[in-house]
Amino acid sequence: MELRLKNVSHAYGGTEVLRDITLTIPEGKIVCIIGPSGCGKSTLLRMMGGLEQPDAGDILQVGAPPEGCLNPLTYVFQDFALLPWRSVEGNIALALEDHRLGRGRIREIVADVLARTGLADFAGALPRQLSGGMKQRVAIARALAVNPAVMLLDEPLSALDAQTRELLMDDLIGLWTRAPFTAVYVTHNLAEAVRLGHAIVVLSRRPGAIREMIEIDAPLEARDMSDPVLAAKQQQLWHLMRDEARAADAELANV
Ligand SMILES: Nc1ncnc2c1ncn2[C@@H]1O[C@H](COP(=O)(O)OP(=O)(O)OP(=O)(O)O)[C@@H](O)[C@H]1O
Repeated sequence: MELRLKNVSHAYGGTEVLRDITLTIPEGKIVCIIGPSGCGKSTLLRMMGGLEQPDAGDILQVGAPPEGCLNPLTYVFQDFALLPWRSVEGNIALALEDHRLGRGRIREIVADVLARTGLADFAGALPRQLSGGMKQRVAIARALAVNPAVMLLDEPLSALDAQTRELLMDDLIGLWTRAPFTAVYVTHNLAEAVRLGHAIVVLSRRPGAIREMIEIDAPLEARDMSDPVLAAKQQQLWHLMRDEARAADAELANV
């Protein structure tokens, strides 16, 4: 299934937040969205997930969701959003409990995503016993458990330290390489965008409009940050972002 956004615009009260966004999220690809603070990235993601309706334009789900999909659009948030009183497997099972699956099937799915995310030894642990990186692995496992058509990730690595971010990026690349999923990945971090994105959408400062869309052909698993081509893409993104970020910074400072 792919997502197609056609001329999406939105305002909160008198504040125009998104302007005329036309964009396709192709099946089996990761599309990163970057842009200055407050330009509407999270708003756009909420609209793609159907949590909010845009004032104007359409968001279409085209094609069938993957076989066994229990929830076509699933989020992964920066703050993990785990229930503290439920174990790792309990948190993952929660996403499955509304779907009339037998207990055996739930156990099977949970075991599968625990294995895929390297969490099998932590099934009985509580969130407070886990590092930030492990908590986010649980949130990713929970998202994968429903076999979504499109995974919507809102700055999923922002709360983590630099080394853990690297490890989680490796994990995401490994997961995608073994079983390609479709994702929209909002980030402030240009290195993450260049590492994970098949396409990178650069939004202008608010109201967020598409300033540029950059495609990166190198296969995810072959991307090495010392690669001059990737470094050049990152530099190109920074040039696009710099003026917008400066202006956005000045606007926020004046509020
Ligand atoms: N529910 C809401 N009601 C009113 N204004 C909102 C609402 N949600 C977001 N906004 C405003 O819309 C603008 C865009 O917010 P959004 O969170 O989408 O931006 P963002 O690009 O994700 O920001 P950041 O990079 O700082 O996370 C901001 O000015 C924000 O204050």
